[in-house]
Amino acid sequence: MSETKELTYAEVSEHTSKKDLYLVVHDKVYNCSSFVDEHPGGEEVMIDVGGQDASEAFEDVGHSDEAREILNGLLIGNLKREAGDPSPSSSAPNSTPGKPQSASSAAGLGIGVYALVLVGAALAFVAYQYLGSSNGQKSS
Ligand code: HEM
Repeated sequence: MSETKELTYAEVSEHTSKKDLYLVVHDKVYNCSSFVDEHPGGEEVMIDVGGQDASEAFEDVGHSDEAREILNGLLIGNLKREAGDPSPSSSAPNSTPGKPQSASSAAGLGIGVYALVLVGAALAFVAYQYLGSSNGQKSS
């Protein structure tokens, strides 16, 4: 990597035009002026987030690895956060939808026990009915 500049949010926010377009993605500053015309998603969406933190917009689209490589090529420096700057967006790169773990086995056991109790109760009820009716038959 060549030299990495430190830019404040105030400096980045001055570059919002199509010919002079900076974006912040995950605390890194990218000069997108040369790419904005070629952007498959259109220039409008990029200009909309020009001079701002575009991390969330960028991740929400689910950009490919190729898009991330292009992004790397546009890097001009790191963002220097100062008090009062907008907080960094929280969406993580490459986040995979995770499955809830171990909850299903616990739930399975819970339902199993529940079913067992129900079956036991049903058997007891049938037995009670059967005994009741056979007693009745005997006595009459
Ligand atoms: C410098 C930053 C960006 C780069 C290098 C970039 C690059 C790309 C690339 C290469 C694609 C093609 C699909 C893919 O490979 O994922 C794409 C699609 C797209 N991008 Fe970006 N993008 C950037 C920023 C943004 C931003 C900030 C938005 C805002 C919402 C955005 C919205 C989209 C959309 C909606 C598509 C889908 C287009 C379609 O499939 O019709 N991009 N981008």
